Amino acid sequence: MSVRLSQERAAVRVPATTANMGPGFDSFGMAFRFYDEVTVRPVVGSTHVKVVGVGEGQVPTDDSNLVVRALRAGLDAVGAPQAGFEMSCFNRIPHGGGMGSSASAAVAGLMLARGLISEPEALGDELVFRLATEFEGHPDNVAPAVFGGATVAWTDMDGTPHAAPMPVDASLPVSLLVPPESTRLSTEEARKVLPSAVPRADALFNTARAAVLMLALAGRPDLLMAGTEDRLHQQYRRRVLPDSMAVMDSLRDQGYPAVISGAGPTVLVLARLEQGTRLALERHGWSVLEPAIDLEGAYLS
Ligand SMILES: Nc1ncnc2c1ncn2[C@@H]1O[C@H](COP(=O)(O)OP(=O)(O)O)[C@@H](O)[C@H]1O
Ligand SMILES: N[C@@H](CCOP(=O)(O)O)C(=O)O
Repeated sequence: MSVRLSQERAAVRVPATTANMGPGFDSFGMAFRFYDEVTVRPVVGSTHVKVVGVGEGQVPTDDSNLVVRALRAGLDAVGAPQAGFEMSCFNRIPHGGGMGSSASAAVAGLMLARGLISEPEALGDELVFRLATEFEGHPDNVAPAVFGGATVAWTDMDGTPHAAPMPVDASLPVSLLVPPESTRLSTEEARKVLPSAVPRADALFNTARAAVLMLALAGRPDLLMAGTEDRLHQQYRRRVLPDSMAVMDSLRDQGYPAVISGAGPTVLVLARLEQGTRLALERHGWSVLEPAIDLEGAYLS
């Protein structure tokens, strides 16, 4: 039986995510209760996207919009027919901020495809994870956006992405320090500064630290400082993230487990900041978010 567009409307909320978390470069990720929300209706005629919040007046409002492209890819993947779409996006996740906006946008589109079709089980979480990764390229952000919680993602030699949940103490306090908009940096730019090979000692350093972070997240907060040390990406990114690296260094000197979130420039701290520290950042134009950890992942309502 062929898959039809059977619903008049679908609505999804997709969490912001962090990736890397220090030593888990391109593999560790975590989702936050801080969401983009999108609704869609199939229509006769051309596509129109209304964007409110982040990206308003900036991202495309036609078929070239990332969420619409992902929605169409989802429909194609299950052999469902295409249509025009009236889409409404309420966006909170900063673009180019290191909080996985593009992964969340791809996941939103694919989940909306699931929400519109007659056989939603044809577009299960595993397929959404794989298609969104093909679309966006970063399974470390896509995995927590789809599954929620903390995740580890990896890729087979043939390119097939996989993900599994990591145990996480959901009461772990989180602060996301988002610098002023002028410092936003695309992930593409932040990857250009990475070397193609690293010293063996640094690879060993990160292997142990990533394992330590896994223990820390599962309920050993005493291991968070050691578990958030990294030698594979953050130092190389210093020249494109000077302000974020300075904030990260200063916080680590004060005993906070601070890392660059994703490819930056947002700084992730696995703790709450003291008020004076927080106010000093806000005076310099930074926003401090304190979201809880999301355990559900993308959610169709
Ligand atoms: N909700 C969205 N709707 C449309 N496009 C989006 C959305 N979120 C992200 N994008 C696109 O992805 C780009 C940011 O992706 P990227 O450089 O990977 O940064 P991030 O760290 O935020 O994922 C934006 O400039 C925009 O083109
Ligand atoms: N592992 C990637 C993560 C990119 O995350 P984003 O939120 O900045 O898109 C990297 O470090 O490049």
